[in-house]
Amino acid sequence: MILMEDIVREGHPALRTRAEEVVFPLTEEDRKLAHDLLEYLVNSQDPEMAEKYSLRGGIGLAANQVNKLKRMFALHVEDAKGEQLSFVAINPKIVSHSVEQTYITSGEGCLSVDRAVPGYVPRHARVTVKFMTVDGEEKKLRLSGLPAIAFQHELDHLNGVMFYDRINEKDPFSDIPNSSPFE
Ligand SMILES: O=CN(O)CCNC(=O)c1cccc(Cl)c1Cl
Ligand code: NI
Repeated sequence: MILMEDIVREGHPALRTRAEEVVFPLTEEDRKLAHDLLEYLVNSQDPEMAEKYSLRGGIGLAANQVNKLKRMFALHVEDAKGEQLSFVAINPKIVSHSVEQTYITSGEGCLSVDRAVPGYVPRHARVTVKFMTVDGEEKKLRLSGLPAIAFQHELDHLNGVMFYDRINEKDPFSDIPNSSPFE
């Protein structure tokens, strides 16, 4: 299982490196990585497991964060309707997105960042995404709300982008044009 000690922190080059496309069929190692990424999120959201193993909570986790430069990440997050989204996205792409933007009013956090970085992180409010599943099936999903935001946070990791790269340096809480906040 992935523990906090396996998660690389700011300054580690993997966080600033573009991950490589995953080749199908997956190797056993790729399959284990996909499983372990999702398992971490489930564990981190279980109060007993989180306390037992000192896990910081997460709704997403990208391979770069465990020093694997492969284009895959896991999401384990509830949507606005209380539906549990739980999947591993391989070779993910945003195929289209809304003009409208959104941002989490309390800002974003990252397991690879051991400090609070305040400010609004502008994200597309709605995204249409495509990715491969571990079984080699192509999925196409339309996301909004926290799932949309988390998908973009994770896809950024695969491209070596950190959430704070997107915060307005001059005024971290400046108004985001054409946006509606995510409370
Ligand atoms: O890359 C993933 N992490 O760093 C895991 C910890 N952060 C979160 O779960 C998190 C927290 C707030 C907003 C977003 Cl969008 C995310 Cl993703
Ligand atoms: Ni992160």
